Formats: sequence, C-alpha cells, structure tokens
Amino acid sequence: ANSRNAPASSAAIKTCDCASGPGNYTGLVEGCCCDYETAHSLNDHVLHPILQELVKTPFFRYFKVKLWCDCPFWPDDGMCHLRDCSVCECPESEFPEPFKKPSGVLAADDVICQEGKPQAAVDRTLDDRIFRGWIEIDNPWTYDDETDNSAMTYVNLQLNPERYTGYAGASAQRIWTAIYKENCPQYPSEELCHEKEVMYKLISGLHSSISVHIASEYLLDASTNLWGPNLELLYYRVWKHPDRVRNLYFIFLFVLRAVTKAADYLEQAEYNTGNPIEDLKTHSLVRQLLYNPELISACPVPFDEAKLWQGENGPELKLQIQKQFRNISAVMNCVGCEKCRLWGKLQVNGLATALKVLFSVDGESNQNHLQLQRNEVIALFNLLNRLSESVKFVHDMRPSLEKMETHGTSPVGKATW
Ligand SMILES: Cc1cc2nc3c(=O)[nH]c(=O)nc-3n(C[C@H](O)[C@H](O)[C@H](O)COP(=O)(O)OP(=O)(O)OC[C@H]3O[C@@H](n4cnc5c(N)ncnc54)[C@H](O)[C@@H]3O)c2cc1C
Repeated sequence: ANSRNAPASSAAIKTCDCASGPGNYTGLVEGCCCDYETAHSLNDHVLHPILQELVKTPFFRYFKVKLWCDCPFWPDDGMCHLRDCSVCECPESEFPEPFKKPSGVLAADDVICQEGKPQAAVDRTLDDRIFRGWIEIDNPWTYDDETDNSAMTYVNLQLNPERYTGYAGASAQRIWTAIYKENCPQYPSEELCHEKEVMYKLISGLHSSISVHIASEYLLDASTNLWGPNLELLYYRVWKHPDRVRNLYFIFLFVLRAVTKAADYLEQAEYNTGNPIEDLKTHSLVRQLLYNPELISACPVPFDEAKLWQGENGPELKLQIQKQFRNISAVMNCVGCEKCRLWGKLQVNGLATALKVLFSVDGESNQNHLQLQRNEVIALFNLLNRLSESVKFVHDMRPSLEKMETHGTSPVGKATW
C-alpha cells in the first residue's frame, strides 16, 4: 500500500504555498508541490521512458471512441463535410494483409484511401480481441455520448499520432473560444475563484500541449512529405507566453498526482488482452511507474487537491464546474478534423478521469470506492504520456528557444504564427 493515495493536506506539504517567479521556470510550479527542475528531471529519467513503452503495449494502444461528428451545439455547421476530416470507407480488399494484424504497425501516411489531407484522417486498423468487458461506470465529469456501442470505433493510437493536421481557421478557433468561454465567460478576471483558475490552467495547459505536438511533428514540405519540428511555431504559440508554459507543467503535475493517487487501484487492475507475455510486461511497467522510488521521494504529492472545494459553497461550485467540464467534453464532438477529434476526446476523457480520481470518489479521500472504466485508464495514461512528451520537447528545445528570444526570429515566422 502506498501513502500517496491518502488525501494531500496543506499541513503535510509544507512547501505548497510558495509560488515560482514569473517566466524563469525555476522554483515550484505555481499551485503545485513540485519544482520545475524536479519535474523535468523526473520526466527525463523516470516518466518519459516508462510511458513511451507503456503506450505501445496492446492494452494501452487501443482506444474506444465514437468518431462521428454529432455536434450538439452547431448542428448546421456542416464542418464535418470538410474534405480534410473525411475518411472514406475502404472496401476490405483494399487493405494490405498486415493492416489487419495488430503487429503490423504502419505509418499513418500509408493509409491508402483518404480524401483530402491524409494526415487529418484516422486509421481504424485494430485488433478487436483487445476489448473484453471491464465495468461501465459513469463519470460525472464527462458528457456521456458513449452509450451507443454500435457507433463506437476502436482505434490503434500508434497508427494515429497527434501531430500537425492542417486543422485551423474559424472552426478550430470556434472550438477553443467555446471551451474557454464555457470555463469562464469573463476570463481573465481578478475575481476568478481558485477552483475556476485551476480549471482554466488545465485547459490552457492541454492547449499548450496540443500546440507543442503540432510543432514537434509538423509537415514542413507537403510536396516531399517531409515532417519535422517547427520551432518558430513552438516559439510563437507557446514559449513566448510564459503562462502557457507554466500551465503545461501544471496539467502535467495534476495528472501525475491523479495517477499516483490511484496507485493501489491501478496496481490491481487487470491488463488483460489475451496476450500473457505482453500483459505481464504492461503490468510490470505500470508498477515501475507507480512505485518508482525517485518519484516517491522527489515528488510524492505533485498537486495538493485537498485545498479545493473548501469554501462555504464548495459542493455547489463543484457541481457547476462539473457541468462546465461536461460541456467541454461535449464540444469535442464539434471538432472538425477527425484525428484532432480523436485526440481531443481522448485527452479530455483522460483529464475527466484525473478529475474523477481526485474529486469524485465517495468521501473524497476513500480510494477504495474508486472504479474506472478500462477506457478511462487508457485515456489517463495516454494523456500523461502526451504531456510528458510536451514537457520534454519544450525542455529539450529550451536553448534554441532562448536563442530565438535573444536574436529574434524571421519575419516570415512572425507573420505565420
Ligand atoms: C480539441 C482540438 C484538438 C486539436 N488537435 C489538433 C491536432 O492534433 N493537430 C493540428 O494540427 N491541429 C489541431 N487543432 C487545431 C489547433 O489547436 C489550432 O487551433 C490551429 O493550429 C490554429 O492555431 P492558431 O494559431 O490559430 O491558435 P489556436 O491554437 O487555435 O488558439 C486560439 C487562441 O487561443 C489562445 N491560446 C492559444 N494557446 C493558448 C494556451 N495554451 N492557453 C491559453 N490560451 C491560448 C490565443 O489567444 C489564440 O489566438 C486542434 C484544435 C482543437 C480545438
């Protein structure tokens, strides 16, 4: 058993109240109980290597999702008819034999029959033996549109990396605006309560992470299909805004706290895909992450969730914020690019799972009542992996970004990003 699944208390975490200086990324990550240096050192040595292996295992690489675009907010938008986001139904005979096998990992670019930009479409190749029943439990933090099982698709995430898709313009802008407005109609506001500020930072941190992934795998030259990092994009969309970098670290530590708090549950969960060797490896990787001595000693409680919902109107506020987060999860159905919708849904589901672990268990502190769906566990770890990749990329690129800060970047970059 692990003491980390006990509720965090401000008394137990003496250093929690300190704030870091602006823009320099030293000291404690604002609102968290772990400093920047420890966060990336832990990420580099422990989390990133384990997570990279974990998400490739059969258990963690398949995600169940409804990819249909049935937007409850703008039914007449028509954006799902964009060529960029459509996926043609290929006749069975069009798929090469290895597509049908789980071990036949192919680059997403190999998908034959996508219309428009192939990088925006989701490869549905999968192995459907993977999904055997875990429990189906509602999460109060998500919009439950997953009831119609016939509409659910299983997606191999390894074939569909989150990266540049070309999705931009009014449709993307409308989604982000809706998300920020849902959370807080008049942000930024001095009167924002602590809980709403936390929600804002989570969303902004997720937004930063998505931008980092776009920058780390960008289509540099469509004519030669050349992919690579786009540091100007990273600079202008993320690095130039210190709050976006800070929010990325914030969501990373928040989700890490949820994973470590649920350690006992996650340790006992079944990672069964019918492949005993792979499943044993999966379980062992989960344990290596949860009980890593360096993680436990350096950053035992990355975020102190015990401080939230303490005010007089705490329970009402929680219901209100839960409703707002459910709306944010519903907005994911309106994302007009299939691959962005897939990762948007997965990551919002992962975040909703973290919120459920930290705030929705009976009696708040009693992790014995925690129950998660398999898909929630998959989303939670895949989200943590995405965040870990983003933190690593920003940290690794820091010298180049600082150079850009000093010497300036090309005017082309400035105009584009
Ligand atoms: C759910 C979702 C998933 C997406 N996934 C992908 C993907 O996988 N691949 C892809 O290529 N595109 C994806 N997109 C599109 C992408 O996020 C951008 O919208 C697009 O690249 C256009 O970027 P932009 O420069 O106009 O600014 P946007 O990123 O659209 O930002 C809009 C506005 O939000 C504010 N803002 C930006 N970042 C932050 C932040 N971190 N915190 C607070 N405020 C911020 C700024 O005022 C900015 O002008 C996705 C969009 C959504 C809504």
